[in-house]
Amino acid sequence: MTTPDQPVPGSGDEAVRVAAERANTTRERNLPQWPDLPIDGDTANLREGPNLHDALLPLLPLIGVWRGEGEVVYPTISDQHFGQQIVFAHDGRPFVYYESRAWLLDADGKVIRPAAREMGWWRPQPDGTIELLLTHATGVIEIFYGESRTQTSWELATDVTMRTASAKEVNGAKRLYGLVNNGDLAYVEERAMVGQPLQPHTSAYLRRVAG
Ligand code: HEM
Repeated sequence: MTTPDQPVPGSGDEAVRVAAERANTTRERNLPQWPDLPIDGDTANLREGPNLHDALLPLLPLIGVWRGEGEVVYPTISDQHFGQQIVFAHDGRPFVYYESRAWLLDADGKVIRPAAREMGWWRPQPDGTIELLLTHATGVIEIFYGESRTQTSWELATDVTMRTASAKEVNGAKRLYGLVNNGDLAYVEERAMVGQPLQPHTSAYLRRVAG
């Protein structure tokens, strides 16, 4: 028998309790700040810094720093695990600063080496379209268009992919992000590259570590 203050493990009550407990630690955390910067710095914590611009309400649940693990697959490579940190931050203006760093993990969860890095800008528009500009450290730049599918899921696909002379052949991508299990972040990305049609390349599950 359970009493109200002893939630059943795995139940909704338990998930809400775990989420609330995590919020206790993440609510105090933010990106490192420059106190002497003469303008508003980026904040990944809605409790600190400038107010979120109304145009960013469709992306509000994403603001924060997220960390977790995922899988990378493609027919031309061998499957691997990776760790990842994603930042969604803002400076009060109607765009979101976005940054992701990943690292490969061995079977024991130990870091093998740093992997993909990308950064960019999410620009929600009045008609509900989300414009996303991404720059990859591998010489690829992309423009995505997308939209919210629900209040907690977002789907985007590339309109333009360009690459430097030295970059690998990357032709396009599709991404689906969603909040799951009371506030964790999950995403899947499909990519068309190195002569292959659009198909899964990465997916990950991340927990909020700040904001
Ligand atoms: C979390 C993000 C990502 C991780 C962890 C990841 C990881 C990997 C790994 C481990 C490989 C095998 C080769 C190697 O060891 O470097 C690979 C290949 C590749 N990835 Fe990713 N990747 C990520 C995102 C991306 C993105 C965003 C792009 C495109 C902009 C991309 C494009 C490629 C390409 C073109 C290859 C080479 C495939 C081949 O030559 O057969 N990856 N990736």
